[in-house]
Amino acid sequence: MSEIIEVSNVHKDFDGKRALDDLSFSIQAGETFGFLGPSGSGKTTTIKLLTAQESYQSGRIQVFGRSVEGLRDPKQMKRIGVLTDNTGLYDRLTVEANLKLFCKLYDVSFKRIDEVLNEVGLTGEESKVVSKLSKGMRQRVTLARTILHKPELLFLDEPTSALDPVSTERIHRILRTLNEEGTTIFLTTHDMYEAERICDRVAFLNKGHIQLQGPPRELRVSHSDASITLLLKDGREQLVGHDHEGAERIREVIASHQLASVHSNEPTLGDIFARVTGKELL
Ligand SMILES: Nc1ncnc2c1ncn2[C@@H]1O[C@H](COP(=O)(O)OP(=O)(O)OP(=O)(O)O)[C@@H](O)[C@H]1O
Repeated sequence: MSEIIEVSNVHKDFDGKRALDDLSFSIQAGETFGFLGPSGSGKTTTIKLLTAQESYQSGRIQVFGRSVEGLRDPKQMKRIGVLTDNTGLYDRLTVEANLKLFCKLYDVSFKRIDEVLNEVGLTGEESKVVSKLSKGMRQRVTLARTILHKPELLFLDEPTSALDPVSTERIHRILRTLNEEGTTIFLTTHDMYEAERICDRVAFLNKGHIQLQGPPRELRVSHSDASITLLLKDGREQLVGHDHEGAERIREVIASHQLASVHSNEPTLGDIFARVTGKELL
């Protein structure tokens, strides 16, 4: 796999105040990479830097194998899609009229509209006025607008923030499909469940600095205390280790028909974040 984003030792200050501190990470083509951090940790600033909307004091950012400033070239810009909390939609226009405007902007055929509405599960909703849509539907229209020109690389700033669970699940399904079809995705979130579900790798951002990064599963295993909780039918709990003694105890409990359930004590990403940074993700 080739590197599509490469960030090395980047520092960013706003009015002398450090927003990003020695940021280094890379993203391979085809990955879904999650940036997790609490409010004010620097997630949006990172997206702005990676999409050439903000400059930085020192370090190096490469996107598509060349300096990030190259994205200011409209041809290169068409290779990316950016979804932020500014939807860019015109409330008083219909879904179709909105998408037609963006087709013109990106020089995309109107034929793409049916296709993209199907991708985001909004077929048949094209004549609805945007202001009358639910929050979840509006976010799917925003996503349709973002992928209209089939970008290779998507930047999503908290794509499911403030959405209900059904809408969140819909967006996750769309993102998984886009990723399976080859789109590389960089997303920010403070929802560790979202990160676990859809990200191949995550980075924990705290006060502008990455404190830990890796695949969610690997992070959970490496931060596990290697214990298992056995819940017994009489309501008692027993803690056993991942060793011969633990295996023997599990065998005994099963043989004596006392076992109600077995629970792995692997921490969640939220637990690990709290342990590493001393902070909650929200
Ligand atoms: N244009 C700006 N001028 C001055 N300071 C800024 C500017 N943009 C961001 N900052 C500061 O940089 C830091 C990081 O902000 P950023 O918006 O990147 O955080 P975030 O993780 O995206 O937060 P949230 O989850 O609330 O959106 C904050 O201290 C913020 O106040």
